[in-house]
Amino acid sequence: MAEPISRFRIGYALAPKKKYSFIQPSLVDLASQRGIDLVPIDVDKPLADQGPFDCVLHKMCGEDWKNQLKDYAAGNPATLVIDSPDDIERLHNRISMLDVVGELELNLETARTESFGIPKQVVIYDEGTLMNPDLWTEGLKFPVIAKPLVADGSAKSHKMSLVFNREGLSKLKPPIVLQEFVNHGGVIFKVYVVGDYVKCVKRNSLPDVSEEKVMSLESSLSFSQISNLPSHDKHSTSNLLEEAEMPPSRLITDIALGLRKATKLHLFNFDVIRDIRVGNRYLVIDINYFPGYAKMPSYETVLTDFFCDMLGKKEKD
Ligand SMILES: O=P(O)(O)O[C@@H]1[C@@H](OP(=O)(O)O)[C@H](OP(=O)(O)O)[C@H](O)[C@H](OP(=O)(O)O)[C@H]1OP(=O)(O)O
Ligand SMILES: Nc1ncnc2c1ncn2[C@@H]1O[C@H](COP(=O)(O)OP(=O)(O)O)[C@@H](O)[C@H]1O
Ligand SMILES: [Mg+2]
Ligand SMILES: [Mg+2]
Repeated sequence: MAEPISRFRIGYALAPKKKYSFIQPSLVDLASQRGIDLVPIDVDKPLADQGPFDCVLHKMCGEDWKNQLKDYAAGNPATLVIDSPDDIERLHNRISMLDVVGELELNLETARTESFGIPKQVVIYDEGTLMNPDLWTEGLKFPVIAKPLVADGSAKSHKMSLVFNREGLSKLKPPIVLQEFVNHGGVIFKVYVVGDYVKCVKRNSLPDVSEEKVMSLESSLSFSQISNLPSHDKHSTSNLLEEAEMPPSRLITDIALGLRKATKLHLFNFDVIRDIRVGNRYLVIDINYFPGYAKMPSYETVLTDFFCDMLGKKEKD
């Protein structure tokens, strides 16, 4: 095949685990065939000394990286940075992350048959408040999920607890978000967004919690990254997964494109559950920047199309 006339360089700054999962030879090869070289950025060296890049992809934390990227963008206005660190930061706090869902509006057709929102939740900053539920329980009933307020990608930020009663609160370490646990049939829907491309897949989740369980002696249960565990570790919920009906694609696309616009982000996914008490009510529970795209079907094609699209638009501008 003839070489494309001009080649583009996309620099990527990713943690080693992310680099390993995302930068697969299949992605590098496909991008290369379409005139794009994926070039690693060495985060231990000044960004200003690297490049030139037509585009920068990144999932790195910290003020130093943020400042380097800002300086680089100022010095290289033709370089496209996907996405802005300030916009990404909104997803690093489990309250501001979901606030954005409240800003969305459904189109009339979808709103007639389904509704969406977020579970009831409250943020607790200190142990005094936590141990005095009269201050915060208004409208929030057990069981609740306790999530670290910060969602910065650390192992700690994924450590959750399912709390069945007041006694279970004592083990929690604020700052946390207490969120109503909503029975949802043991299945979550993960919606991957890549620019204007939207793909929804099913994943295993926590099983429903019965009234008896809430009354039982156990006060809490800890867990972490449940949707990434193999099925046999989750009380054999695999049948639930196969049988679960997908949410209406129109609704999912509406929410995805609404979030795209409201967050200004191009690369993210969000987790959705279906409230079994209502049936046609969907709740967004988590939004993640630059998720594990390699788990998405045909991720190489989807991402390469996205790169070409972004670089094409940039050239035009
Ligand atoms: O590692 P993976 O492929 O499971 O991807 C993780 C995501 O899994 P998912 O694609 O939603 O199944 C994961 O999504 P969840 O939080 O598990 O819903 C996060 O996006 C995670 O990033 P971080 O630790 O929050 O910075 C992602 O981790 P990193 O790859 O960014 O470390
Ligand atoms: N409000 C909720 N009701 C029921 N299950 C939930 C709720 N929030 C989270 N979960 C379950 O806990 C898992 C982890 O919560 P999530 O907010 O997605 O954190 P993480 O950022 O670690 O993925 C979800 O994938 C889902 O299985
Ligand atoms: Mg999640
Ligand atoms: Mg998350």
